[in-house]
Amino acid sequence: MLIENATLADGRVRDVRVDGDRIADIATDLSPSANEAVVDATDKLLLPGAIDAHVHFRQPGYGHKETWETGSKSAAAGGVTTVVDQPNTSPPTVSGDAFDEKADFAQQSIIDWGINGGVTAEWDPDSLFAKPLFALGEVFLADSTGNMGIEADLFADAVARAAEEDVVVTVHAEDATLFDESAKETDDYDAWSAYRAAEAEAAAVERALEVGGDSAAQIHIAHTSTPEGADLAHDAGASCEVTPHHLFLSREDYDDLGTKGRMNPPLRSEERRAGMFERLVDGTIDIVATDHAPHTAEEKDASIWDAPSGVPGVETMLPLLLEAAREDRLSYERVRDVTAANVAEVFDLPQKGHVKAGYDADLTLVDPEASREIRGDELHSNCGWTPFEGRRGVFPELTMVRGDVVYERDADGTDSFGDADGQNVRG
Ligand SMILES: NC(=O)N[C@@H](CC(=O)O)C(=O)O
Ligand SMILES: [Zn+2]
Ligand SMILES: [Zn+2]
Repeated sequence: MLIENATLADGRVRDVRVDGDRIADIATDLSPSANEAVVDATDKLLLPGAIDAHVHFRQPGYGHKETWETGSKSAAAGGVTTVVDQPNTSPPTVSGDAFDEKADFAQQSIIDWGINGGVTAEWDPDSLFAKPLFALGEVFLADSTGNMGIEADLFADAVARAAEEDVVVTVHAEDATLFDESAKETDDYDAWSAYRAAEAEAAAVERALEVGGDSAAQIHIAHTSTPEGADLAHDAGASCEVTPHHLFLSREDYDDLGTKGRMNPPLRSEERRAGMFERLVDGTIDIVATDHAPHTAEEKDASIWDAPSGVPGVETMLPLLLEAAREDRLSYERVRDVTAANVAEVFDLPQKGHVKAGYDADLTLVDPEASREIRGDELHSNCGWTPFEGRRGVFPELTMVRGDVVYERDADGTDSFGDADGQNVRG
């Protein structure tokens, strides 16, 4: 296939030839050979497919919230070509057998994938590390969905073992001893943010970095929600994520969101949100990952203390960032780096994350001016809603994984999807 006249993130206009799984050639003057399919990409932006290092696709156990089929379609329609699934499924992914059970479900994925191993008191590290794991994590320092919070000693043992195995450890960093119990006196939505206080994140990030330093493990802090947490990670030489919801939503949005704004770590003040966006732009924060954590609207329809934590996001990450780039709030190169190149570097994916000859042809094509309103009922997740309802996004029109078109939106807005040919990126 020849993609003609594509604009790359740095503004260069190039022809891109895809041959089999790989990008074969990038130049200014390629002409189609006989029978070669041609995509006219004039005035379109060609980006490396996004690598979302943090999703919860819910199978095994909770297919009513999301399945690998619906989750991967939602990802593809949002320009995401690789996802990494987290361990709080049923059974939790804490043994070799549980890994295999999840990998069977992942055969339904239309995009590439990785599976993280989790840590609980019942985990079986020997059988788990024998599998082609993506990383260890998210390791829960406090309870979240699935109640997989662990004790300090077990965390230290798990980090030491991961260092021996040369596997990255991703950490859900909140310290439950610093949660503000007095916040429980009201049923206001905002009480969730008051309860899971910002200080609880910084304290847990510090502990994770200390434990990581002791055993020379590679620590990656998942979903940092505070400038304090991100700065601690960055200054210690660790990598960290931010989610789209911590970049684009704050405590001021609870009035609109209700319990749909409940997640862990919680939404923060408008000032902290702006601080996270600044750190995304200036390079303090390495990557954006969605923490795509779907629950049904019915499940979310409860009091702030009873509703499950988590919001979907895999389909809207790149569209929201591209909208911010369209408004000149960050550069297209930065969008490319935080969604693809940096993720490939942090997690050692040498074939992915770049529009360059020799790399996997994981690509997404967008009209950078085609901004539209985000509507939950037009998205492809099983959960059917989005916390970004009514905001604007720039959605892809074509997504490709290793040279196969997995998503295409035609001129009248009809979506089509590819087959379930996704592969484990750890082989
Ligand atoms: N973020 C959330 O609020 N929920 C996640 C779990 C997690 O990432 O902590 C979920 O799986 O529902
Ligand atoms: Zn988490
Ligand atoms: Zn998560």
